[in-house]
Amino acid sequence: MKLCRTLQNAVKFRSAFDFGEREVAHWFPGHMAKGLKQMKSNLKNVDCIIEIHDARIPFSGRNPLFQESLDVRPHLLVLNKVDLADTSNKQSILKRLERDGVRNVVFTDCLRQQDDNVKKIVPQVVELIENRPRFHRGEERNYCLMVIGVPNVGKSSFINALRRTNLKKGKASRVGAEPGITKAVLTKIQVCERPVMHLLDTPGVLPPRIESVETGIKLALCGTILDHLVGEDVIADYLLFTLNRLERFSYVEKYDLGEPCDSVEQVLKRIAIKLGKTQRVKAITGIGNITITVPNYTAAAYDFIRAFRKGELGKVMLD
Ligand SMILES: Nc1nc2c(ncn2[C@@H]2O[C@H](COP(=O)(O)OP(=O)(O)OP(=O)(O)O)[C@@H](O)[C@H]2O)c(=O)[nH]1
Repeated sequence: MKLCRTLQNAVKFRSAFDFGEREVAHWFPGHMAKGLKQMKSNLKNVDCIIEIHDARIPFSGRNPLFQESLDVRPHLLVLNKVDLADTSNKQSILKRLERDGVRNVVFTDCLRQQDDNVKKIVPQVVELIENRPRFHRGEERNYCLMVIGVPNVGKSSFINALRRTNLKKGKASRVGAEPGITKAVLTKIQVCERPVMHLLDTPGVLPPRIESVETGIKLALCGTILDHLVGEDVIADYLLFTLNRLERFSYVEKYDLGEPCDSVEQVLKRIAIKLGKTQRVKAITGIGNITITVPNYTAAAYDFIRAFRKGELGKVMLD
């Protein structure tokens, strides 16, 4: 990495990303409005809202429509996938969230067998509920929580982690690598025996309007929007731009690039060659037809993005 740092001085990186004329409107599937409606109609039975979001984007892409429900119930923000996030600036993240009115925040890694922060969730939630009036649920001794969040942030994994930790039970919620796995109506799942605590699992709901194209691409990079809706090429390019901006140069070594590079075409070409993701195509030339081997850029982009999502390109903070 030292070598990369020295070489990096010689490479001129882009100072800003060109988003072009991109439109985010069509990145958001229609079934999401229905999900939100269902959630609202179930709110009266809920004592606390647990909002899960990706720790790599603590400020971007949270659904402002959730705010409405958050006002009337205690709220805990779970920043999940902390194993993929650079949280060296945790204090400033917490301060900024507090300025935005978010006071209760927990960082989790729900894939870890034993995550200390997951263990603290039940006591923390009980305290939050006990410190607020429960209105019409004053007599109710059981607790009911609603888990909300944009797609693919780990809502189902969170529920499974709570069950594993508190009930020593296995999976109740389906987990998927693609956004939009939880599409069914709200499911009530027990996560604790003492006190009796249930969770309502909800489908991931994206904001109806996104503040900027950049936020949309960050959400896509985190796997929240289906890749093909945004385009693997632009996600890969934004990823490269981000890795260079953050000086995360492990991609150089991983793909034998020799030095950091700001051209996504060059990087993808290298990845395609290294991983054998090439295609043979016929070309018509002045001297007859020949077959040439060309890089499969889309397959290479997909690999680059997947490596990032698995944490193979280092921990990052996208906000
Ligand atoms: N690295 C890492 N991956 C996680 C973590 N939690 C969940 N995942 C992965 O993220 C992906 C999505 O997880 P889910 O639990 O299905 O997410 P969801 O929010 O229920 O998804 P939807 O049903 O689409 O709304 C899966 O591939 C999980 O394995 C985590 O803490 N760390």
